[in-house]
Amino acid sequence: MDTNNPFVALRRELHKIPELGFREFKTQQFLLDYLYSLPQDSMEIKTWKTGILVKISGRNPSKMIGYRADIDGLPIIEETGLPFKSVHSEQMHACGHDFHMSIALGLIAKFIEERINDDLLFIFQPAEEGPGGAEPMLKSEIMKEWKPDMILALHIAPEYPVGTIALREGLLFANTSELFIDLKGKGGHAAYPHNTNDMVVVACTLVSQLQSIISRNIDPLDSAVVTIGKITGGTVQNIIAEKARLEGTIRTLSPESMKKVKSRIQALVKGIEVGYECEASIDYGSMYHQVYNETALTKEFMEFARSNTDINVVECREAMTGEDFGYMLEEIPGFMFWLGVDSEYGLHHARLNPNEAAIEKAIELIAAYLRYKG
Ligand SMILES: CC(=O)N[C@@H](CCC[C@H](N)C(=O)O)C(=O)O
Repeated sequence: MDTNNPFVALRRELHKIPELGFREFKTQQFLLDYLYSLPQDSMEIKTWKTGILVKISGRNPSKMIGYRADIDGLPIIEETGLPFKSVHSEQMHACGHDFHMSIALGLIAKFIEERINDDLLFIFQPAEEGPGGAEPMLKSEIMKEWKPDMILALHIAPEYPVGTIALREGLLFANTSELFIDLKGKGGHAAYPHNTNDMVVVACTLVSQLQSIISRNIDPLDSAVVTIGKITGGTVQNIIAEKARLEGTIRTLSPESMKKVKSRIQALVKGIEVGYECEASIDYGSMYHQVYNETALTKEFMEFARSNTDINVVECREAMTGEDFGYMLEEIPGFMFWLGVDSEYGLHHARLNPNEAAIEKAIELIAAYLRYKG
């Protein structure tokens, strides 16, 4: 890889300092340091919590075009062994937000030199992985003043080769809701189970029951997912657990199915309380609106990329991933697309290693489109 490419170098620096949602302090400072090192004549910079908004004034603007990059990392211990691996032992850019940011920096550097007619707004958004930065950022005073007329964003896609993008009109990403279930019963001595209500047994039973929602309550043609990613409970091997906690996420292709899944979870949890004489509480954490690509702009972008660039444009299926960029697309016409980065390991994996050649490809593609649109 061309390590002389300044945006690859910036990506590597950002990769070293992943931070969780709304705690992206070093990331924000790193981005600001770079942004303030650029000529300032056409650029205005504002911060919002740990995020940043950068407006580049056009020569003769009739609209403002937005590009959004998310900036947070994940609580994953990196296992890539890369020389520029995370210096934060328990956090990693395992969802490509380091790519998303460096691509935005590349576009900013380009368009402060080569100004187009329209205004450009670059949004460095915190907390995409949770609890969600897009919705409150959109409601902020800054974004009331600087509200783009159209907006785009990308997400890295390990399964596609470099030089390929994938998208579709309409639904691209699912509706999501986090899921936290706390169980409380009666603990005790491991040798006297009859005197207790074992929350480890209850948690295991509930995890199995939750799987029946997808197989028996949701129309097979209307996909949904319930994933429990974490179970905690108990203290040591010979004490029956008084408490257990399930942490997971729900994904559905329609808002109606989300309601259905939640009502079934509530019923099953109630059944568990009665059946196992314990207390249970459900917290849905943060929820993300589906990512819905506006038809005309998506079509136009796909046609543009096919006719004017060497990018391979794939019309893909919808995915069960979630993205709070969906809130921005609910209010501002635009689209999101997958950017091929060809990694053997997928998103949210400790060995995700996207091909950095995709950074320059993305900068060239988006720059060409912004020149055409603006
Ligand atoms: C693109 C991507 O991987 N996004 C995340 C968004 C997570 C939202 C929330 N924390 C949840 O788990 O529901 C994803 O996991 O799809």
